Amino acid sequence: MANTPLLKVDSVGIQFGGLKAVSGVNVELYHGELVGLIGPNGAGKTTFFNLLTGVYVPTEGHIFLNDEKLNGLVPYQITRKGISRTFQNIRLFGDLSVLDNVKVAYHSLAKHSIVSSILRLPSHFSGEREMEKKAIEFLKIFKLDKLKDEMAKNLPYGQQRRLEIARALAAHPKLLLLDEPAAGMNPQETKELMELIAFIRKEFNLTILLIEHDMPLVMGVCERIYVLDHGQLIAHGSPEEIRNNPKVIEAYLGEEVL
Ligand SMILES: Nc1ncnc2c1ncn2[C@@H]1O[C@H](COP(=O)(O)OP(=O)(O)OP(=O)(O)O)[C@@H](O)[C@H]1O
Repeated sequence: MANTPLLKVDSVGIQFGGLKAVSGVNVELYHGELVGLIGPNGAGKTTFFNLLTGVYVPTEGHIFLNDEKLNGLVPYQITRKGISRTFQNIRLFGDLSVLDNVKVAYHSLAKHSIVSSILRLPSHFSGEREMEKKAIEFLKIFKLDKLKDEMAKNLPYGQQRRLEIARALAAHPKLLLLDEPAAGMNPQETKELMELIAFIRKEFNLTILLIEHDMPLVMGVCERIYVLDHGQLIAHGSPEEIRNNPKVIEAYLGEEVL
């Protein structure tokens, strides 16, 4: 573990009217970690992802990626800095092909200019070819290459979830935020997804923050876990520490998830 965190979240919060959806949250993620973010419904997990990705601007605190402050940057700028995400409710371009969904992510990083694209200069075509090649390589990893011409909306649910991760990865993130990636999957699909997440973490040298309601899954794959409740961090530690933490047990009282 390196000494400088990849992501440093310093007393971050956001208020919507009278509601403090996230408040005074401190999180540090180090290169290569796979970390869980858990908490009961409405705890503020997705709002926290929205703060990290520039969807919301924090009303308190600071966010740093590799010591660079992210507050005030808009989502596409944050993607370029190295944070990609998936969504709790899958957000693909349903009427685009599987391949185009991944290529869209490459376009956000494309080096060839708008001028070269409008004028159809050679650099535009070589850029497009290169993008297509890379996009297909990604699809292979996710076993989606044979479906590259299929419309995204026609894929079964589990494959749509995998495609969303492939698209997030295509933006070359340093930090990947996964919002309930296994939601709606059957146990076999979930197992395969977790193996895939472990694989891409190594292969692409990623740091991953994972929101997940499936406790055995989070406890099984994450090295460390942060717990949010009513917008505040109530605990963080190893899966074992979290499982036995009285505050966490109380927050989940009656849910029999731990
Ligand atoms: N744009 C917004 N305006 C007002 N309130 C909001 C907004 N976004 C989120 N909230 C509120 O913030 C709180 C936290 O919601 P959030 O979706 O982050 O929780 P969560 O932990 O992701 O929940 P779940 O596990 O159910 O997805 C909720 O009370 C929610 O209604």
